Amino acid sequence: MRDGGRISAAIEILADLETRRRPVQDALKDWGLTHRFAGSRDRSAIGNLVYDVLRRRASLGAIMGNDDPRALVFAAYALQWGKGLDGLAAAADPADRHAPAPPTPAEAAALTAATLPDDADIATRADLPGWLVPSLARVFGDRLETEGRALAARADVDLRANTLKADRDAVLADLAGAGAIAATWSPVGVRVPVGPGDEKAPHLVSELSFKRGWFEVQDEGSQLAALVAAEALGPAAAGSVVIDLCAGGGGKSLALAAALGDAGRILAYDNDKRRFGDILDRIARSGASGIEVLDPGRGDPLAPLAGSADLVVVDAPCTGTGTWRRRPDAKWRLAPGALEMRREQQRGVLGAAAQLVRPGGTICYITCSVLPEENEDQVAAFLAARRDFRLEDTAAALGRVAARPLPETTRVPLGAGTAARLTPHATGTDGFFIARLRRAD
Ligand SMILES: C[S@@+](CC[C@H](N)C(=O)[O-])C[C@H]1O[C@@H](n2cnc3c(N)ncnc32)[C@H](O)[C@@H]1O
Repeated sequence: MRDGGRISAAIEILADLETRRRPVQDALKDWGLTHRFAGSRDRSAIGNLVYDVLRRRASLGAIMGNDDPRALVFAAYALQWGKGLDGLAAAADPADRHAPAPPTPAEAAALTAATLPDDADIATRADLPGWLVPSLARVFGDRLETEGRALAARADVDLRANTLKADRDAVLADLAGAGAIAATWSPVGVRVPVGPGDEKAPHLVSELSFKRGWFEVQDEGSQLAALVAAEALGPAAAGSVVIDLCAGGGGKSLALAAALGDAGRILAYDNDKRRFGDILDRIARSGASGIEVLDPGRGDPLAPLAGSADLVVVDAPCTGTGTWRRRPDAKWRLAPGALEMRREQQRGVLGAAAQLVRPGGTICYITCSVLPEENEDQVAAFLAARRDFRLEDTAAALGRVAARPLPETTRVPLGAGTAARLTPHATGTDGFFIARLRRAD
């Protein structure tokens, strides 16, 4: 396919997303199934265009003075991809029957000016949902626009070297051809930068070293969160009992097992067993022997564990606002009701975690959200209700596990302790919030 056909496909997919209001992966997959002539490079270029539009839907629409899919895709191609009006006009070649109609004079004028209206509000400038601006301003203050823009950029591919099977240098050497570099903060992190425009993201899970368990795909922020959790156990980690209460596909369980040198007993639980996905295969590949998956369908597997865990990791269900770079459609689909539902679930899992942790043990509360309602507010409410817990200096713990000193903005003072916050702007990671809560002896 030539670029004209790819542009038309992106327009079609975005229109489909608008009318049927469904996840972008589903729309892209369906398009691929009904257009089998499109090769993998075409599908990936089309996917890039669709995702780039979704990341910056508000600002591109304001630049164009029009937010229909055609205007948005034209803006992404000409401006974000740097093709310019000339490149777009060449792609919209009337001789190519798959190409869109050439830019109209109004579209051409908007693309030439390429500026936001003077009165564009912060939600438009920073590509944020308007209803969340007050919450995000509470967290970011005068950095809101910069943080919003960073949340609207493309994200690199992050890997965690699985130190149970290989060290980071071995992974770096193995993936040198893909452009792998050492991550900035995570001592076990490897980053594979993604290119601009139509460049295809590397398909690293087809590497033999992946199948051998040398690495997992995991955002650097998620790696750091697991390291902060594991650090709570101190040098006496061997034989400790860790409950990964919201284990999902097991990303944190696997990282915890590696961080503990497979010396702890990790119990991976999720109240929805469909969320486990291929967790058993992942555990087998990782070489970890200390992870046990608890089936929520078999009675109450947590009941016998009450008051026994040295560490309970609560990788809480959340709105995922910190992952908007990777899931930009979620940014515009998120509604106040969903935030409220997540808050309710978070209160529930924190309460359950408090039942499981032993006196002197730790809860590590983690979200991949940057909203204070899911982070600071939840921790403050928990501490107000549970006087037997105190917030540790989580930011200092993050500093101890990180490979180099972190920006000051990662430190979130909260009462007598601190939480830690990672963001695409501050740390080049997904947005994460981490708070370590220690139960009194
Ligand atoms: C952020 S995801 C977990 C991601 C996973 N820890 C990882 O690193 O790959 C949150 C998970 O919490 C689970 N969950 C929601 N409410 C729960 C509850 N009350 N008890 C246990 N798990 C719950 C969801 O099913 C979901 O899989």
